[in-house]
Amino acid sequence: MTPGRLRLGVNIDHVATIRNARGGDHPDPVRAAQIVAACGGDGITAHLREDRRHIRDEDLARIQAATDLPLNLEMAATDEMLAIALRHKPHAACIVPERREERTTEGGLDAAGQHNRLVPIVSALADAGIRVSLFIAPDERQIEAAMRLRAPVVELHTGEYAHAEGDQVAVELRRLADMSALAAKNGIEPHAGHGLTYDNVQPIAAIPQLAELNIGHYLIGEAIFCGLEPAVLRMRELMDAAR
Ligand SMILES: CC(=O)[C@@H](O)[C@H](O)COP(=O)(O)O
Ligand SMILES: NCC(=O)COP(=O)(O)O
Repeated sequence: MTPGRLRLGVNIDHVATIRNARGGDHPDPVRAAQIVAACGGDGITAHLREDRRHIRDEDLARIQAATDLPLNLEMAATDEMLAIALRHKPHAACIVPERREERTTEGGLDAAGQHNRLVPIVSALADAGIRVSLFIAPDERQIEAAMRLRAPVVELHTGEYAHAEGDQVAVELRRLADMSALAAKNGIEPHAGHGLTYDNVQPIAAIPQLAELNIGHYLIGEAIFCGLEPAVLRMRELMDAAR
């Protein structure tokens, strides 16, 4: 299989984290979205958390108005988030697990265990023309659950890979490669993200079935030192070189 161009979605949540630290409106995640659009990013990802610790409701419409890039809204499977997604109609909605007290999204969505809860949410999003993605661990049971839910996209959680050490890195990479292949074989477009950096992105970018990576925290951190545009361009360069 000849891999196509891998899309880069930039998660701008942590621009909002810095903004919110002082309660004002600087730095504005909208400005980050515009820079990503200007330097060839393929999409914007934003996670509207239940506790609004970074992205806030009003940011969504502002991001959508400010760029033509597709917005991938990360959301928990709640009635509140569903109503917000239906109001804003982002290009894509990625359903993520969420626990209020967690520091970050610690694992994948239990699409298998929450099938009944997810059915009406996935179908309401799909009926509204929103591309549904499920943020799942690279696990066969979860891919099968995504198939039963008729999700067109899964985003494989790369956190375990990003945190692995020694021999475990290859084990996690194999799992991501196998589950990307399984998803693609069953007509689901595989994406990946979480914890990706300049140092660990290339083996992931080399997985031929992957269509998109979503990367945020590291890029925003690097942007502090070199600027957002150079950070995005460097990531793009590494991804292209790996294909
Ligand atoms: C789902 C995911 O991986 C991202 O949305 C990430 O979670 C954003 O950062 P926080 O986890 O810090 O909210
Ligand atoms: N879904 C993963 C994402 O959007 C970015 O995760 P991270 O790079 O901020 O860890």
